[in-house]
Amino acid sequence: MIIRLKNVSYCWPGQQQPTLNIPSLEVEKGEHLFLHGPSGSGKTTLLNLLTGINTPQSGQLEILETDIAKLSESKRDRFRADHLGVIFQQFNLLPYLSVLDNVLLSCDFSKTRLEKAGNAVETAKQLLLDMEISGDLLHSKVSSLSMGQQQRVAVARALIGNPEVIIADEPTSALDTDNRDRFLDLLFTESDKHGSTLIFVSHDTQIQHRFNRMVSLATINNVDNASDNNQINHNQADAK
Ligand SMILES: Nc1ncnc2c1ncn2[C@@H]1O[C@H](COP(=O)(O)OP(=O)(O)OP(=O)(O)O)[C@@H](O)[C@H]1O
Repeated sequence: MIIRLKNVSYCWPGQQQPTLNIPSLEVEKGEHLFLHGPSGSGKTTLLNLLTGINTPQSGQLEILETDIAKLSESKRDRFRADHLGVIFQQFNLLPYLSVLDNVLLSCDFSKTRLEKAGNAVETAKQLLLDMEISGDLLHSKVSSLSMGQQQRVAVARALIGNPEVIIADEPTSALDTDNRDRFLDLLFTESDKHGSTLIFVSHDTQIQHRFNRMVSLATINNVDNASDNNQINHNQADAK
């Protein structure tokens, strides 16, 4: 099992109720998991726990058999750089760097990924080519690229050095249907090539059939998000 959560609870500072209370979630090696749920249900919060940006107040969260909450902050940063490829909602590319340098950043932060990438510059170029970013764009500032192109650069950066887990937060939200489908083809091909596990958060239920498994956060998360609705129903019942 690549990812294992047991009784994981997370409460944002200042909140009365936990945002997440997940009795169990397990993800196998090589799985492509589609994670969905209404806005505000805690998808990004869960990704923050998986990437070690935040740590749960209780429960166990293991990635690659490592309980990342037990690592010091610097070890957690290292673990993330070595083993996780993250595609953020806003890509988090460095606008003043070139396309190529943005992809190489993952190897600058991790010796493990630098070694796995082999000749990192050639690997980055090949990945960008696979992502249909043409050679003449390699040295352009990344901010001069279109949204769709930047999204694909962010994927190349996440994939270089074959991290075991790829985590993507709404990566297709800015793409039209054709670009979205092509983007998914490339992402699946590249992650399958290296047996990477993919956790993909999206609202777009039109693409869920392309994944091995679909998980609704509302179903696995044991918090009472519906309390406001219950209150309304209750009040309506009282009024009758
Ligand atoms: N930085 C924060 N500080 C305090 N509370 C937060 C913070 N980020 C999120 N929350 C709380 O966690 C809840 C879940 O937010 P989250 O962003 O995880 O939901 P989501 O399912 O990813 O939503 P969306 O689909 O709109 O991106 C929010 O309703 C909010 O109450």
